[in-house]
Amino acid sequence: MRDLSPLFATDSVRRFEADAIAVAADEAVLMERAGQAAWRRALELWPSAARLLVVCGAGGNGGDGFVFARLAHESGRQVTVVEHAPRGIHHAAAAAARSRFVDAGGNVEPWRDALPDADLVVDALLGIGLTAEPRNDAAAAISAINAHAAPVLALDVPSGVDARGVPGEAVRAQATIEFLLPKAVLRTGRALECAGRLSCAALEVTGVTPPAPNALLADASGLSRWLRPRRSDTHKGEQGRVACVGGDTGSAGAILLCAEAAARTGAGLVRVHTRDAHHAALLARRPELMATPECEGVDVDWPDAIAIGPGLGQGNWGFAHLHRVLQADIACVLDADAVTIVARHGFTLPTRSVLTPHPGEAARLLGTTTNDVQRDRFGSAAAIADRYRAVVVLKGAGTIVAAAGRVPLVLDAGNPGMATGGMGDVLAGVIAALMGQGMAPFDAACAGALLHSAAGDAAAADGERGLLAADLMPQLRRLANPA
Ligand SMILES: NC(=O)C1=CN([C@@H]2O[C@H](COP(=O)(O)OP(=O)(O)OC[C@H]3O[C@@H](n4cnc5c(N)ncnc54)[C@H](OP(=O)(O)O)[C@@H]3O)[C@@H](O)[C@H]2O)[C@@H](O)CC1
Ligand SMILES: Nc1ncnc2c1ncn2[C@@H]1O[C@H](COP(=O)(O)OP(=O)(O)O)[C@@H](O)[C@H]1O
Ligand SMILES: [K+]
Repeated sequence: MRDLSPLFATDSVRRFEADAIAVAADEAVLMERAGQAAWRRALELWPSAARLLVVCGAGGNGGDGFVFARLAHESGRQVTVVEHAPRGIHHAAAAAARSRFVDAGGNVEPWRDALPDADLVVDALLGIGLTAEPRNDAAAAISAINAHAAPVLALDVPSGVDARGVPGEAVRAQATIEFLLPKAVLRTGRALECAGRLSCAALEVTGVTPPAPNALLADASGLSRWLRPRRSDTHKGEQGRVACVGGDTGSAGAILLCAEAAARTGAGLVRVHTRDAHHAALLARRPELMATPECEGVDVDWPDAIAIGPGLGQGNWGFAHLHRVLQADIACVLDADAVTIVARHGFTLPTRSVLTPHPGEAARLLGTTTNDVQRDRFGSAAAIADRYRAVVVLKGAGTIVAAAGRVPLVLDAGNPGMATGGMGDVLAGVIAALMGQGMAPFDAACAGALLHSAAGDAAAADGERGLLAADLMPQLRRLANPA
């Protein structure tokens, strides 16, 4: 069983950096090592790049760029540094690194609205010192890097990413080499897209205790941490009775996908509460499911866990079902329309609740905009967990699972092929099935979100475009039984 990898917030990296400077090595030494590690990475990824363009800012990040430029120059490459430092360089180690590059015969040109030709662009404009949206001139330099035909290697972070995410213009790199510690912010949302292939250079810092992680990164290899083989003497009553509630007129598919996913994730029995008119189609596709006549309503005493929301609608029918479910003290997953109704009416949730909002639904839960949610995905997930006292799965690239008092999990799994109708319905069924099998809400949310994304990746082996939610079913079954 591989462990989950620790990730860090930018201020933790800063503190670690300060400790490293105090105990292990001075700033210039760390900068030299950062430049060396970046140069090695460039050689690894683009060994034949002969003309290198390094865009350096005025701070420590620019200093790393000057070290890189010197090493590339000394190796015989054609190197141009474009310097973007409207107020001059007032970082001592960076100024020293610049001088060494110039003394070695290096060429520095000031930023003038355009960038010269090159085979590789190195982005050393802004690092973790960015505290607000890049100013006009810096934003123009970022745009010029993005418009350049050559691939981009970003140093530490793609310029324009700050401690919470991407406030404005940001470099879109093919690869990013981080320094000292891997950063949580680069594993989710738009920053993930900007970073490209990530690697981290620890800069040989020893004897300094790393901070406590701010998040944990999970990939498909982590599934066996949660999913164990079934006991040989088990029976269906022990594997969870799961009720799936939703599928108002016109949305039968949503609750079918949810219910089938629960069954494929090992729920012992799955009962569907949907419109009577949907029963025939539902049972024709999956005879293992049970369908309750509408007139009976939801029997909240029967299930071990409920998934409510897929196709539920926001009319009287959906509202009444949700209202009934929220009266009971039952483990439940609230998805889609259930999330929106909760946001609108401010309902108190049962103690064992998992909310699975996509960024738009998360914005409703917080009374803010989707942009604001995406601007700070970790902060938004934590705020929802806090406000609704629930486990939260904030969906989208770099899905985050958060709960009060827990280190959040971020997924290194999932793909853009999953941006298609019905994928979220599957997720709700998966998590409910795991809660039905006895997992605590946070564990079920972590394992379920990971299982779902890993199944999406396996199903996307034939291509991301055209991937359907139902394609996940056989993969869910396979991955729910790790060796
Ligand atoms: N210390 C160490 O041990 C090590 C540090 N390392 C490296 O140092 C990096 C951190 O260096 P840092 O702290 O100097 O910050 P950094 O990211 O270069 O940015 C500062 C510059 O940004 C500018 N700027 C800020 N806001 C802006 C805005 N809104 N819009 C536009 N510009 C803005 C600001 O400009 P100014 O306001 O000064 O004109 C200033 O010049 C770190 O990421 C890593 O790469 C490695 O060498 C490993 C060892
Ligand atoms: N670009 C992406 N990268 C990774 N996962 C994605 C991406 N786009 C969507 N997904 C995943 O697919 C699912 C989509 O859920 P949702 O938006 O609720 O769909 P629906 O409402 O159609 O069922 C979520 O689990 C989400 O994390
Ligand atoms: K950078």
